[in-house]
Amino acid sequence: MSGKFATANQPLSGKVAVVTGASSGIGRSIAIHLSNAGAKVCIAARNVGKLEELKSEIEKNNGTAAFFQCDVTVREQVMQLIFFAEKNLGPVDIMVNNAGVMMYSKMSNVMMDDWDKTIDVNCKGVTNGIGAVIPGMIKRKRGHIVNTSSDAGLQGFPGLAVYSGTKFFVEGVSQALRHEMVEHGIKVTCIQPGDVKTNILSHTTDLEAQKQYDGSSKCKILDPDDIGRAVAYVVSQPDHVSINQLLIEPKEAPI
Ligand SMILES: NC(=O)C1=CN([C@@H]2O[C@H](COP(=O)(O)OP(=O)(O)OC[C@H]3O[C@@H](n4cnc5c(N)ncnc54)[C@H](OP(=O)(O)O)[C@@H]3O)[C@@H](O)[C@H]2O)C=CC1
Ligand SMILES: N[C@@H](C=O)C(=O)O
Repeated sequence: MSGKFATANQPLSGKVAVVTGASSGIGRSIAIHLSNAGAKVCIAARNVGKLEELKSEIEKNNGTAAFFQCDVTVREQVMQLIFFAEKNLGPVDIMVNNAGVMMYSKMSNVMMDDWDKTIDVNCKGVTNGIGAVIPGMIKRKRGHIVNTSSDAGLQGFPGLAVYSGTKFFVEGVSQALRHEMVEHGIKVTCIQPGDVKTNILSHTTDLEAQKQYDGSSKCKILDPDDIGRAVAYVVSQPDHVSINQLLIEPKEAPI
C-alpha cells in the first residue's frame, strides 16, 4: 500500500493496475488515466523503448510506474509479468487485458497467417492475462478484470470476420467469468470501443480488404483518451457497482 488515501480526484490511490498493450494507442492512454486517478501502474508490451518513454511521462506527472517486456501470447511471460508487478508495486487490483491486433482480411483471400496471429494475440493473450491474475485476486477476495473487446465483439463486420470472432470470444469468456467470480468478489468488465484513432491498422496486409471495408475515415472517430477516461471511470465505481459492459462509439457511427 502506498499509504495514500483515496480522494475524489484520486479514487484509485493505493491500487495497483497492470495494463497490457500499453506501448501505444488505447493501452497507453488507459495507463495514463489510471495513473492520474492515483493507481500505481505496471505497463507491458513488447516495445521496451515505448514503455520506457511512458514510464518517464507518468513519473514526470508524479505517478508511479514500472514496465515489463511481455508477449501476451506466451503464457510464461504473462505469469512473469504479474509476478514482477506484485513484487515491485504490490498485489494487483486491476488487470487490463488490452493488447490486441486487428488486420482487415477478406475470408476469400485466405490469409491464414493473419488469422492465426489475430487469434493468438486477441484470444490467448486475454486468457493468459486472466489465468495469471485470478488466483491472487481470489485469495484476496477482490479485483477487477477489464478486457478490451470492441463493437466488433457485438456485431460481425465484413472484412473483419476473424477479428470479430476473437472479440466475440472475449465477450463470451468475460460473461461466463463474471458469473463465476461473483462468489469471489471480483468484477469483470468488457470495454467495447468503436473506431479509435490508433496505429492498429498498420499491420494489415490484405489491402484489398481494407480498401473495401474500412469506413473509419468517414466520420470523426474516437481518440485513445476517450477510452482511457472511460476505463478510469469503470474501475473507480463503489464496491457494489459493476459496469459490466461499456459500448463507446463515435457519435456518428453507432452499430
Ligand atoms: N483502434 C480501434 O479502433 C479499436 C481497438 N480496439 C482494441 O483495443 C486494443 C488496443 O488497440 P489499439 O490501441 O487500437 O492498437 P495499437 O496498435 O495502437 O496498440 C496495440 C497494443 O498491443 C500490443 N501488442 C500487440 N501484440 C502484442 C503481443 N503479442 N504481446 C504483447 N503486446 C502486444 C502493442 O505493443 P507492442 O507492439 O509493443 O507489443 C500495442 O501496445 C486492441 O485489443 C484492439 O482490438 C477495440 C476497438 C476499436
Ligand atoms: N471498431 C472496431 C472494428 O471496426 C475495432 O476497431 O475494433
